[in-house]
Amino acid sequence: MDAKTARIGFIGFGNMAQAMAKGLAEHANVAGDRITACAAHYDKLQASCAALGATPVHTAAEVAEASDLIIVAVKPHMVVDVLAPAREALAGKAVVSVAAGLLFDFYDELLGQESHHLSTIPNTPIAVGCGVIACEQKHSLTCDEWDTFTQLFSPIALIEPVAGNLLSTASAVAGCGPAFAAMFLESLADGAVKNGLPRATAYRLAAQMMAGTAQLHLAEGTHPGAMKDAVCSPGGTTIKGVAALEAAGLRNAVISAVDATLQ
Ligand SMILES: NC(=O)C1=CN([C@@H]2O[C@H](COP(=O)(O)OP(=O)(O)OC[C@H]3O[C@@H](n4cnc5c(N)ncnc54)[C@H](O)[C@@H]3O)[C@@H](O)[C@H]2O)C=CC1
Ligand SMILES: O=C(O)[C@@H]1CCC=N1
Repeated sequence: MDAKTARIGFIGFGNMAQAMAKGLAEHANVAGDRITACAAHYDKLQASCAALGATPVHTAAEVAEASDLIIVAVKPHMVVDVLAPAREALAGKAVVSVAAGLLFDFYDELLGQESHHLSTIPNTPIAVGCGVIACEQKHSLTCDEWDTFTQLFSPIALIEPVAGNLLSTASAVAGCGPAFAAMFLESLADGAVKNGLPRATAYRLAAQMMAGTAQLHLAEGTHPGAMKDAVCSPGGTTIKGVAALEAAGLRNAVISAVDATLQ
């Protein structure tokens, strides 16, 4: 399978699948006509496919037949029922799951030990080419399929293999994280609006600040504590804000959020 020509299918075309398809089409040079998808509501699917030049079909089996690499992107509790009628069509194809909590052994049992599958957790920023895909280390893709998968997705996501027992924890950070980060972004803007800044300006400043802070860490590998210290002038304004966040229990709230996702 060649990454330049591989046909990509999505079984389920909701938030996560569309973010991946958009990232591929707009940031990884994957022509829309290489993408096929099915979903529960065909009218809605037609509209979302049209936006990317992708092809809508009615069933999971049709997606499998039209594709070389198939992304399973329905809710975890639906995977068994949705894939059962497509089992034959999926045989010998590369199946990549994004369903939370469904690991290697689950797919080996569902699709058979001869099947080629990989369990992952992506995140929504992949839509703009800044995503993460955490992957279970254990998989049954062929070397060629794995190479194609990484060539397709590494332009738009950090691909991070982790042990199966840590995929849920990686998911808490990378998969759920965009929701937590968006709450921080919104809260920071609320604070600014409370003090008179227009809402749109507040979001623009907060978003660029968060992107820049993350870039600084990724580029220089500086410890987050040192990055915080570099902003806190003695007796200055930032340390007063830091103290307020600590008093409100920010660190414990975030640790508890990670714990909560794993319950
Ligand atoms: N939303 C996110 O940020 C992330 C989601 N995931 C995983 O992605 C998967 C999808 O989640 P979302 O996109 O958020 O959900 P969603 O509700 O937006 O999308 C689910 C899709 O499945 C389709 N569907 C439902 N029944 C179907 C059927 N019988 N046949 C074919 N398609 C059917 C729906 O029409 C919809 O397109 C889940 O397994 C979730 O764990 C993983 C990482 C992050
Ligand atoms: O909320 C969820 O279950 C999925 C998994 C990671 C992000 N969204």
